[in-house]
Amino acid sequence: KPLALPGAHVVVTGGSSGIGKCIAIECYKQGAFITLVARNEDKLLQAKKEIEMHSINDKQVVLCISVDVSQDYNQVENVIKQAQEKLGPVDMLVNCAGMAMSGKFEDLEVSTFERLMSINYLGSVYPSRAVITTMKERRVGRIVFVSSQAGQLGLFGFTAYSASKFAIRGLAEALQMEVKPYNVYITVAYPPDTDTPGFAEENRTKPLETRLISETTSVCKPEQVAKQIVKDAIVVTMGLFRTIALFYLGSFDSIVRRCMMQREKSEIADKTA
Ligand SMILES: NC(=O)C1=CN([C@@H]2O[C@H](COP(=O)(O)OP(=O)(O)OC[C@H]3O[C@@H](n4cnc5c(N)ncnc54)[C@H](OP(=O)(O)O)[C@@H]3O)[C@@H](O)[C@H]2O)C=CC1
Ligand SMILES: CCCCCCCCCCCCCCCC(=O)[C@@H](N)CO
Repeated sequence: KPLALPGAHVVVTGGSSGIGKCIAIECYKQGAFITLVARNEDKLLQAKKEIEMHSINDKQVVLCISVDVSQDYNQVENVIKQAQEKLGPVDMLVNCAGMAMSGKFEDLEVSTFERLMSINYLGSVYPSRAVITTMKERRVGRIVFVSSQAGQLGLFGFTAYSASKFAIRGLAEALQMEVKPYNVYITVAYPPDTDTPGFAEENRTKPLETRLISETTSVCKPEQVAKQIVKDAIVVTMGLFRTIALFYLGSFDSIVRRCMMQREKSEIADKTA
């Protein structure tokens, strides 16, 4: 059943700019309480002001917390704790912090592979790991991962970026199988090129081939991309590929459910013994 956004606590990493900021605005317009997570404090405060202009009641809050989501798990866990103390348990986490860098494989520094994997992949693992236990206990929760079209197709110039965005999909699908019996739903967005500060930055160093491939499709508005992402997160539906895999996933899900029920039964037995 759909998640009710009015009064819900939504945490958006990368919420100070681009797609993340638009996702925060979209949720705020629907009555959510927002925690924005990013590094730069000025950008966070600026975004907070912009989001607050869209309030629909006088109880709504926008909380800002500065942290690098890709560095230290304990730091990220503390940030989530702070957010939960102020605004209650997290109902929805949107992992939108990330960045793109392009270049031919032999021209990219190996440190770029490490950096993109940290920010785009581990930077989604840490916040998710920090919210999942409470979500499972409450039997309420949504986690959104922001991959990319370059997370479905490996494209010229994106050896480092595409890999980091493919990784998100593996994480998300495996995690979904674990948490489905707890009513926690995971969605993955695969946005096309979108007009954001991050996109402008990325375009300054794009190889010609990457640019030409990118120009075969048009650039989207972040408001439009954000709207779709929020909609997909609230009402979870199934894509074509997952429909094909349905038979297998269904039988795996029943294994997971059976194990959960067994475990809960023996926990109750232990407690009463
Ligand atoms: N724009 C596009 O064309 C597309 C973008 N995407 C993906 O969407 C996401 C958002 O992109 P976009 O809106 O363009 O990006 P922007 O660069 O405009 O915004 C990125 C946001 O992430 C934050 N951020 C970056 N690194 C970290 C970090 N280590 N820790 C915490 N926060 C961080 C930034 O704040 P700060 O720097 O202050 O930390 C900022 O709020 C990314 O994951 C991107 O890969 C996917 C497909 C297309
Ligand atoms: C079934 C899949 C459909 C695929 C359609 C073909 C798309 C080809 C062009 C893709 C352009 C690159 C997008 C990367 C966007 C991105 O992540 C960066 N801009 C990040 O900032």
